Amino acid sequence: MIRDLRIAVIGAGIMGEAMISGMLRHELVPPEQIMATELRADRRDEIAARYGVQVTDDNVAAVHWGQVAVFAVKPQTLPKLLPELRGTLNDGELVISIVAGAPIRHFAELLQHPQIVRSMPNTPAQIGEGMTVWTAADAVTEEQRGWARTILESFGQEQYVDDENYLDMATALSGTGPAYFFLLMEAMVDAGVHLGFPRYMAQKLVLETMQGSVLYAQKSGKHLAELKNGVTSPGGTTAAALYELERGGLRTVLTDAIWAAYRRSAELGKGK
Ligand SMILES: NC(=O)C1=CN([C@@H]2O[C@H](COP(=O)(O)OP(=O)(O)OC[C@H]3O[C@@H](n4cnc5c(N)ncnc54)[C@H](OP(=O)(O)O)[C@@H]3O)[C@@H](O)[C@H]2O)C=CC1
Ligand SMILES: O=C(O)[C@@H]1CCC=N1
Repeated sequence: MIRDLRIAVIGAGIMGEAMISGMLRHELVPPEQIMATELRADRRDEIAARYGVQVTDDNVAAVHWGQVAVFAVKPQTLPKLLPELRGTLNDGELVISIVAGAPIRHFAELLQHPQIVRSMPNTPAQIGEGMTVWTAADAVTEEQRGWARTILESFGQEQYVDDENYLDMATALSGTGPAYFFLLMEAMVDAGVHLGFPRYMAQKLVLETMQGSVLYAQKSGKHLAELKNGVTSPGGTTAAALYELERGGLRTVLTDAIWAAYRRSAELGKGK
């Protein structure tokens, strides 16, 4: 029955496009049942040409047309956008937000509409490998929860949580998380070049090592400390490297960074 849904995507930037792409790849709905909104004409043309979906710069018309309205604009856009949309949602329309920090009550109050799903995906969604954490307001029906799950899993894995507090945490850990890994990999590639590898070779070694380590952790099911110990020979190279990482405070720096992202998510929710 999701094949009959009309889905409005408000803001077709990086994440809006990832969601459109995932929904179409899984043939959840035909392209004409998606309407993407964008203020820039060149971006609208790009999205229409790439996916065959409807495009408009009229958010009111799109939200009124849709049975699901996905909000994929920046947090700073909401204070102006949501009051403009007040009263335009249909009865029974489901709102799905991916906006960092924005609480459910913020949408419910400004839109005067109760059926809100708040979610936090991440950029690997662009290749269908995202990780999305989501929760739903009490007013969201079982059928609507089914729609939300189907949409969110079209671009990766989804995890439902029954407490909205997890959303700011997920924003800091998995929503922002790809940036931590990209920075780490970039630093390792640079270190490889510093050692004397050609960059392409250093990049291959680092990316394959990252991928192999993730798959090994998933498939073995072993504790991460046990996997680390398995690399660490007595008096060997890994012990020497781990000593320097601990001395440099890697764990503390990472933890501080994740707390900073968490605090920033909460601040965004307060309009700061
Ligand atoms: N990037 C990420 O890793 C993640 C982002 N998010 C959340 O997703 C949301 C979108 O992020 P992201 O895709 O990265 O950002 P983008 O800037 O790529 O996307 C936002 C899009 O919305 C457009 N836009 C701006 N104002 C309006 C408006 N009034 N009506 C319609 N469209 C508008 C922008 O156009 P223009 O460029 O012309 O301004 C842009 O194309 C944010 O709230 C972010 O917190 C969630 C998870 C991960
Ligand atoms: O940096 C941000 O605010 C967004 C939210 C999660 C990832 N990127």
